[in-house]
Amino acid sequence: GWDPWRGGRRCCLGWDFSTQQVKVVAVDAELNVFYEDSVHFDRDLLEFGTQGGVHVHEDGLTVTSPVLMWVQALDTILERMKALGFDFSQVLALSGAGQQHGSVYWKTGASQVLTNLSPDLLLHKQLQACFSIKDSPVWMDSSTTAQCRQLEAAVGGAQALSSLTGSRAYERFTGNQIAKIYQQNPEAYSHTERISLVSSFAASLFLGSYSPIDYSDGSGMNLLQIQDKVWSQACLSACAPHLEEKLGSPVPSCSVVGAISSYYVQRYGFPPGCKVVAFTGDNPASLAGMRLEEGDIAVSLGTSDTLFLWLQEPIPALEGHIFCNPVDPQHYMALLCFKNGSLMREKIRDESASCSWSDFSKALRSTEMGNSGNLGFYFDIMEITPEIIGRHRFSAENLKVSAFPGDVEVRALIEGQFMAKRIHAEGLGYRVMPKTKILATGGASHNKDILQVLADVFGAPVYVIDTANSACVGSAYRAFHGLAAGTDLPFSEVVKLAPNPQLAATPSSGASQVYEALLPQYAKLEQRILAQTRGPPE
Ligand SMILES: O=C(CO)[C@@H](O)[C@H](O)CF
Repeated sequence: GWDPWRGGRRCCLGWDFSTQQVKVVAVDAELNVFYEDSVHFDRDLLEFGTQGGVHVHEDGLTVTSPVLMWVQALDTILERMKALGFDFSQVLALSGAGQQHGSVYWKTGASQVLTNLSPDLLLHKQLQACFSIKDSPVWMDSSTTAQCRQLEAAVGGAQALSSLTGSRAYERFTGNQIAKIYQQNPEAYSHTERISLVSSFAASLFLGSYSPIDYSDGSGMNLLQIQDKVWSQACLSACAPHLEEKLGSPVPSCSVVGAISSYYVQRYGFPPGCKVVAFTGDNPASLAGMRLEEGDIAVSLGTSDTLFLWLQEPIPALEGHIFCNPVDPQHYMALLCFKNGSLMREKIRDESASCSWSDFSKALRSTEMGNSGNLGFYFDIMEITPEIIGRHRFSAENLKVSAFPGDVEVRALIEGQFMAKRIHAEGLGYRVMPKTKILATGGASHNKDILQVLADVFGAPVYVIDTANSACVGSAYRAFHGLAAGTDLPFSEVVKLAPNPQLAATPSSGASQVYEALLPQYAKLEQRILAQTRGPPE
């Protein structure tokens, strides 16, 4: 018989059903990634005609992806792995991630097909008629503003909805997408027996039955009460009728939702005991892949800058998103997005550092922490955290100035971007702790002088981490954690053998004194700009 602890390279698989591709990694018991593969929708599944994995509709607001493209991508990867001789018999467990907020609509009767898959046929050949909505709404959609206002009104306003579900209403959040489908396509809605997220849809394919939605990805729907971990009846009924029965009950993210479907045992040679651990959102899975712990913060420095926070006591607000934590059921995580990220850094590099990153770095090295009290706000596109546009500079005496010398401008930009991150993170309940690590990733994380400012502003060491596969790797880690289900082994223990991130910068001496004084100053000026640009409170 199959002995899970003898024989070849026993492993766990981590899947990521993301916007542009389906990706898989195989991780062995020493937590080394020894196999990875991906199928790109635009390149490998041309017949669907997607761009960036999606279809942007004529209205410029509606954005969808064909659900059967996701199914066919899975077929393609599994067939390729089989052809390469991947030894599926060594897979002890698998888990995965999906782009957040997207939704899949299973047509009445689909469960019979899902539970009776023939191992002689590809999945997409058998699931052709299983979806009442062929084009799934995805996170890039912004066509549900009306539904967002209706939902907020139904529960007592934006802050009330945020306190309940962790976020104010956002167009991409699934409850608003379901409301739009119920309102505009009631026929399809009435022929829908189950609604999945992309994550639980992918898990359902492996399970051969409907997988429940996990607490963490479920927190991205404007439907789940994140404290009690139950659906909010007020939100459900505000979106569509009979919704709870179509969603099923949510489960803890570390749950083993069942054993792999016999389809995979017979067609690919997976062991019958292979466990399926609940799939979750790509960002929660990335937090797991980065092995974020209490007090840590992950900063993804890209086109827009994204903060991943670990929160014990969240303070839901009108900005950012609070989700149930994917690896610790008692805690939470938060996402905070700053749209003026690398585009702003490149603009100031071009204007004030002769288009050169080395001059940019020189400017940072030639100016002091605190920039002699000069503070700047640089938002060439409308910022969302907070909602400010334009450039605003202030001297040490709090007087508005129209320009800074080149090197002062460079430091004002970087200090301002990182002080804003700390202030808004603390607004959501984040606190720097003695054991805090900052994990930096993305383009700007290759610049040590930029990371030095990050370390100084937060008063914590900065490590660099490669997050290219973090959602997949995090999913494989969560699969290992699922194998230890029932042992109460914490996730951090299960993954302690994983490779460590590399230390890149530690706080300069005197940093905390400088920024403890400057942070409140920066916060006050931000409020002053908001008051001016937003106009007097109504
Ligand atoms: O909308 C988002 C998070 O709220 C995106 O990061 C998607 O999860 C990307 F797939």
